Amino acid sequence: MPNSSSNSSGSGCSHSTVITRTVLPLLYCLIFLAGLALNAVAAWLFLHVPSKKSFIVYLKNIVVADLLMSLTFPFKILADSEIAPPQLNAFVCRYSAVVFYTNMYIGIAFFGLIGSDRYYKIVKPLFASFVHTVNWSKVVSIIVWLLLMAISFPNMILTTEITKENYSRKCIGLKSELGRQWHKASSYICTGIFWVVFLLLIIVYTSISKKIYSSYKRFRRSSEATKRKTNRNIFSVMFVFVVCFVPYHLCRIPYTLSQTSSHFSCRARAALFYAKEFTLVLSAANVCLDPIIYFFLCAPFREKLYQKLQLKPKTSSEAEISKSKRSNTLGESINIV
Ligand SMILES: Nc1ncnc2c1ncn2[C@@H]1O[C@H](COP(=O)(O)OP(=O)(O)O)[C@@H](O)[C@H]1O
Repeated sequence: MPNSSSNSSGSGCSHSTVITRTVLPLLYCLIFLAGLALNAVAAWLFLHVPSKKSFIVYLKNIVVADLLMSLTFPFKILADSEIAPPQLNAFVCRYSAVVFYTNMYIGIAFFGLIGSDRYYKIVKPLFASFVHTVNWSKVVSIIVWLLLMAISFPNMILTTEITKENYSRKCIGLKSELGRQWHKASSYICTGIFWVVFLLLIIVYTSISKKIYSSYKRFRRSSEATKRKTNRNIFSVMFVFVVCFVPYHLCRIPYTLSQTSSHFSCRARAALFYAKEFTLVLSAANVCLDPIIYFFLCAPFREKLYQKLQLKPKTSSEAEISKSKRSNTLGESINIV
């Protein structure tokens, strides 16, 4: 059980248990192996997919972010399982955890961009302008990386209170006063980014599915297979968001408050710590689910995979989608919503 002794800053309130030392590291091991393999394959396939459309540029950025995020897992595994010397905790707090969070929010931001790209292409095609050019999406991608790196970087450089006696498991104890303030601000900003993107995706995908249904009805081209595919594609993005990210973001603000305020008992701190650690595993599992989204949402990706596996798209609905993809934007939307 967690150690319940605590001082006002909570630094004496240790939460190291068999769960944090074995269960969580084991889960991260599984996610690391699966995530690295799936994303390495996805990256290799995307190398063969030309960046002809904005959403492909955005998907490629998500693959890079997921790969970088996966590479931070071994450090967390070694530090949490207490296999490595305690100095590794300081490295995790200062560098690898920050890289983890930065890439998580980069991925989230790109899902938001894909949603709005699809919205303007399908629901407001007359608005289509330079916003949809590949060059513009490359500029936006660079801005997203720079912006999130700017938010996160101070969390690295302000983790300055690392001493021999202070290889604390809790990262907040390794920060300067300004570092604590920045940690709080960056947590709030990133949580805000998540909820804005989540809300945006709900609005965008509701509009897209309405538009697709009404258009197919109007042109009498509706088929059960098409509706199923549209539902599945929208559902897969929202499913990933709800399962992977919503739980973590529900407890991030209270957890950050427990890190930075002295008004929490050790028990409350421990409860919020476990809630944050378990929900963070779900967020980490996102690196395994994203490749499934690429498969569902990106027809060129799927075609490349079939080609490499020397398989032919087997269902008639696949052929139907390919046909409609060539003929109109709505067809495209079925594949990539
Ligand atoms: N949204 C974020 N963006 C960038 N860095 C973050 C974010 N949230 C936390 N961090 C940084 O990641 C490290 C680990 O944070 P956290 O998980 O809150 O600590 P702990 O492991 O002690 O619970 C800290 O250096 C923190 O400042």
